[in-house]
Amino acid sequence: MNVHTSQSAPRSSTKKALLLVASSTLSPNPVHTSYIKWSSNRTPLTETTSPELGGLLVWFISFTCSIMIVIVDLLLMLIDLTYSIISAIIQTFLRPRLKCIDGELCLITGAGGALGRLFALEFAKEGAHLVLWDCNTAANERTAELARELGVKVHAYTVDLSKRHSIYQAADLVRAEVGEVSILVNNAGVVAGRRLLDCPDELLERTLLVNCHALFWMTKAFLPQMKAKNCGHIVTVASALGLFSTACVEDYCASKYGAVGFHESLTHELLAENLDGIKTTLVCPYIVDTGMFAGCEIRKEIQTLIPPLEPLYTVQQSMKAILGEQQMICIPRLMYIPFLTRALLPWDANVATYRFMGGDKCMLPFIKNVELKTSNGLIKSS
Ligand SMILES: NC(=O)C1=CN([C@@H]2O[C@H](COP(=O)(O)OP(=O)(O)OC[C@H]3O[C@@H](n4cnc5c(N)ncnc54)[C@H](OP(=O)(O)O)[C@@H]3O)[C@@H](O)[C@H]2O)C=CC1
Ligand SMILES: CC1=C(/C=C/C(C)=C/C=C/C(C)=C/C=O)C(C)(C)CCC1
Repeated sequence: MNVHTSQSAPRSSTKKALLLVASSTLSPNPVHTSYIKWSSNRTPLTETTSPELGGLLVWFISFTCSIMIVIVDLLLMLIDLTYSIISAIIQTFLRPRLKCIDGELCLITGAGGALGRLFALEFAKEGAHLVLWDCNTAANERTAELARELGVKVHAYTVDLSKRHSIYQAADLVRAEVGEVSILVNNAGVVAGRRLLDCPDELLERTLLVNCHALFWMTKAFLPQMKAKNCGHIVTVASALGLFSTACVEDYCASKYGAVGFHESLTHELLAENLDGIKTTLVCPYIVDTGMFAGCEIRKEIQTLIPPLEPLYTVQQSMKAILGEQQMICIPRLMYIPFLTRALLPWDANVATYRFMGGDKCMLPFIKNVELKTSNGLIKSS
């Protein structure tokens, strides 16, 4: 990202300079009056040549200039593009330089959950002070206790991320009681775990509110302070199911595709505003063994090749990406393949690979699991 920004600055200034020359001296566009000024100090073209010929000459020079600008811009873009690809390849094999976050204030949502707790402990190990948000007070407090044992300051808040006012209220409280958040980890997530037609509307809505809408409110609450200092980091924990989809998790896929789109648009906005001190990282893991998708499985033989991820491994890989200021990470890297084939192959070809790998019905045992737990009263029906 850094590389891109530093490369694009000279490119745009070259373009601006060339454009200025072209428009101020040569442009036949009546809006650009500078050509008239230029010609009034010299012998006007129209005095020595016929008006038609003069106009044609001006048009020709202006056209040639525009073409030259496009060619120069294209070459500069190709240099940018090649540089980005080469540096991405090099970074894949080399250990990236990790930033120091000692003493920074990091807010983690869903901190009472499996990945949220591990994120909290990893950030604490790096010396970051923590603000932990979760709707599950007991689980959140437990994470806070564990993190305090690592010697950092921890503040735990009970927040319902499905409610906008709950987010804004808690954000005001954090600013007043703790200070300015410089790292935001949007980790909390839910899934309905029911077939669309069997699922209460509120449960479907909740997935969108927690996994997607909350990202708007969290960013609106904490980005202004980051912008004021041009410094900060926003992490979006999305999912591989935000890059490609499967059956029977419509709510989850819609929310995670939304999260991916949100992250990308926000990243473009920060770059467009030259706020390159604010970093963003998108985390897209495959199934993680946390219980959230208990039962979800693909074809046995393929499952041995791509087993569910260990929660600690998932968080450690994510931390490397965050501290290395990487813009996106798929865990494992193999997940880039279905992401690419989704876009490149015809729909039916994707369906065939899904069927072969058991990706088409992988959620059915998970949904059965949720049904069983619901009927046994282990989880609430809505
Ligand atoms: N597990 C997996 O296979 C994968 C998970 N992910 C993503 O990783 C993230 C973490 O997942 P994981 O740790 O497995 O999930 P968990 O269910 O273990 O943790 C999620 C946490 O978020 C809390 N939470 C749920 N709803 C709200 C709410 N409205 N307000 C505040 N907190 C809430 C949960 O509380 P409570 O326990 O009370 O519900 C829980 O503590 C999620 O975004 C998930 O989508 C991505 C890829 C794979
Ligand atoms: C669809 C599909 C696959 C299975 C993906 C699965 C099972 C993803 C589960 C992700 C989860 C649970 C994410 C949670 O956030 C394969 C076999 C990789 C490749 C073929 C297409």
